[in-house]
Amino acid sequence: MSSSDLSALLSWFTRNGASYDTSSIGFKDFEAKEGGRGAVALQDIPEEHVLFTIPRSLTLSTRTSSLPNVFGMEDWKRHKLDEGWAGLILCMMWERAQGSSSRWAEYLGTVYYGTLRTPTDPLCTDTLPTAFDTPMFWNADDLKELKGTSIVVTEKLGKQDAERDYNEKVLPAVTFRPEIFAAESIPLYYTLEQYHIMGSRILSRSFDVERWEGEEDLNEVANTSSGSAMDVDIPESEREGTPEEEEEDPVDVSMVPMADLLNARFGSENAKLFHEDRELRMVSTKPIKAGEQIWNTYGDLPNAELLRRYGHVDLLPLTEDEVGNPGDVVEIRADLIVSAIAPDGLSFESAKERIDWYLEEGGDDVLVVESDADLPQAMILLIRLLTLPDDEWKKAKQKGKLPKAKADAQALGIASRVLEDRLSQYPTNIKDDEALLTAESSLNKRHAIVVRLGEKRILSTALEKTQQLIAAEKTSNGGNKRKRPEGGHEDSSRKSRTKPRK
Ligand SMILES: C[S@@+](CC[C@H](N)C(=O)[O-])C[C@H]1O[C@@H](n2cnc3c(N)ncnc32)[C@H](O)[C@@H]1O
Repeated sequence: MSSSDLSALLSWFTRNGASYDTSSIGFKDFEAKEGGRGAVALQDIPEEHVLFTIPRSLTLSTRTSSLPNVFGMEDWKRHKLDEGWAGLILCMMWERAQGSSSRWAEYLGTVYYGTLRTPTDPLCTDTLPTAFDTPMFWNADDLKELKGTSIVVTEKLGKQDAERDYNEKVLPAVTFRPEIFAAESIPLYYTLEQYHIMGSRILSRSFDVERWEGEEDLNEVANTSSGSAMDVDIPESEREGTPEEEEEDPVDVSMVPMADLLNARFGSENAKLFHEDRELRMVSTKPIKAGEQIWNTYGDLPNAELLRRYGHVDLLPLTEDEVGNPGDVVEIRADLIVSAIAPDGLSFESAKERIDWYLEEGGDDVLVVESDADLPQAMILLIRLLTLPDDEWKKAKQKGKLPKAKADAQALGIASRVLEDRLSQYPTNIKDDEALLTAESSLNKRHAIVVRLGEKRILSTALEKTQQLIAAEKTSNGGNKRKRPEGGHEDSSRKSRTKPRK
């Protein structure tokens, strides 16, 4: 995709009530590591300058597309198209199939200077991508490289869920109404491949768009999707509502032409999308110098999330000789904690009962170690809960009180095993990865190495810090007076475990 292909889109944009400050914002091809095509400041831009505005009618969502009404709201809901992204994906496929009569023809790449295109036309890449670097599209060999990363460990790829939605919601809806979805158009516009393409466009480019005050509810579709792709500012005052209003999700996952041309980089945001009554406005949040890129970040996400949603990673200097993403985190599943305690005599039944209660009390089944590599309080709490003697556990449950997250020697010892176990989920160690990174030329594999290296560095630092805490704990308890024989104490059952990888 090149910035020179944007003229058709820009002329469609202004013809349809949108506007942009042609003296301040332009588009150019930056280096691939800076996001490729993106927006550039054509002159010095002051803070709070409106770069462009988009009428709400030009955003593409289940509330602006007429498909839900044409289909009939009752049937729409019966096919569960009001849940998740399936409805919006179907709207995008249908709008694409409408050819030049769709309001978004130029945006969806259907029409290029009056010429109609089919979805397989290689030219239809001037605005929205048809190919992605996200793991959703990787082959099995590349996917193996992600083993151990938060993407795989917490099963976030979502390919099977997407295929299930396609087979259980979209295909039945399409075949149910042949007068809307002509049989001959199905192999062209409504295939699983097109479904994945549209889904990935939403994942990497959509915004959560706040519903307008007093706006007519076009299709009455409550969009329950979560995980906005891009950064949008919803003023505090607009978030308030009566408890009944709050029950309904107040945002629509929406495609926002032009706004989705801005790239993102950790800590670099200088523009943000603001809501006005009838339009969205992209406004500078800092002074931007002529020639600088205009960034709209996605919430400074860790590399695992950037790769999963957008197909890229952020690499910034972390120390003198390390680059990485300062927003990286590591996710640890609660069941890893259960298995780390099991050798100390925790029964499956007892663990299950305690975990069920912990989840009922609002505990999370995934624990997050942040980039500061401190042990998460939730991990200590869970360890303490799982190691409570039976009588204390019964009392805690009766009182409805979770134990305090006190990092005592036992909790620290178990936490240290959990970190070792988590590190052993990756097939390579830090040194391997550092060497592989300099030799690897495939983009997917490089991205996978960057993700797992960032996570392993956090885990390794967390392990070091935990071991220092254990040593300090021993000193303060006089535990250092007698040297413990090697393999003694609670680690005896773990002698054969993988050594921490550095
Ligand atoms: C919202 S779009 C931005 C516009 C996009 N560059 C284009 O040409 O249409 C998001 C996509 O841009 C690319 N991108 C954005 N920021 C990036 C960055 N810092 N490094 C590499 N690629 C980036 C990724 O492919 C991502 O999925």
